[in-house]
Amino acid sequence: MGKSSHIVWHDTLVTKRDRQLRNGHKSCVLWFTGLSGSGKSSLANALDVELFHQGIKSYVLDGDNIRHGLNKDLSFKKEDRKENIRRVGEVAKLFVDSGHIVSTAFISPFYEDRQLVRNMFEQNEFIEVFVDCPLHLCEKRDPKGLYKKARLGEISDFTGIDSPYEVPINPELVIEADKMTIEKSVQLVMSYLKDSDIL
Ligand SMILES: Nc1ncnc2c1ncn2[C@@H]1O[C@H](COP(=O)(O)OS(=O)(=O)O)[C@@H](OP(=O)(O)O)[C@H]1O
Ligand SMILES: Nc1ncnc2c1ncn2[C@@H]1O[C@H](COP(=O)(O)OP(=O)(O)O)[C@@H](O)[C@H]1O
Repeated sequence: MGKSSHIVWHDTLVTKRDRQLRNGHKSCVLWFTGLSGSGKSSLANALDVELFHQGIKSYVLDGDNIRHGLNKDLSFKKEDRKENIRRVGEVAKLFVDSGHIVSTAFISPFYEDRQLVRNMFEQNEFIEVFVDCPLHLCEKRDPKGLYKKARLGEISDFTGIDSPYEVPINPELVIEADKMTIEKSVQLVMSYLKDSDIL
């Protein structure tokens, strides 16, 4: 018998739909994925500011921050990245249930892990946003000096250096982060949210 075989699911009395109706917008997860330094956090946070100013319920879950708390027991080995993404998926699902537009900024380099999260959500609730920025530019930006350390062999399993990044196959949105300003990228995501009737 599984560990959860004696645990019974409780439906909430206030439903996700009730919350969405009161908020005047739907809820969803914007799943930003891309190399370290590609611009995930900057874009997720700039979008959060825009949504906040428009009175929309939004929140950001950021890789660096979550790894300080909830996921501080996890490394960057493949299996730990999988668990990192699974947990973040579950947390994002709670935010979507609570009526929020939640933006997640995790490298989430493995296709299979992203699919696992996609499958936790209803159709149209999971919006994969590929923040596409070439490795050489991410490495040039290197805001935390981590690429330099990875090249020197001081950090192992670093994405793009000695750990793979699997490019999304059919993402809902691609942001060409080497060609576009953050402001323009925010506009693109906002247009997507309006066109898909989330806002
Ligand atoms: N080995 C290795 N590989 C990649 N990244 C590393 C590594 N070690 C530390 N860091 C820093 O951790 C941030 C990525 O954490 P994530 O939780 O987003 O990674 S993952 O989704 O589990 O792959 C990443 O932050 P971002 O630059 O915001 O992506 C790095 O600052
Ligand atoms: N569209 C962009 N154009 C130019 N620079 C950017 C853009 N997006 C992010 N940056 C810069 O790139 C660096 C990495 O951005 P960050 O959001 O921290 O990436 P990530 O969260 O993917 O690691 C930061 O110094 C940021 O100011």
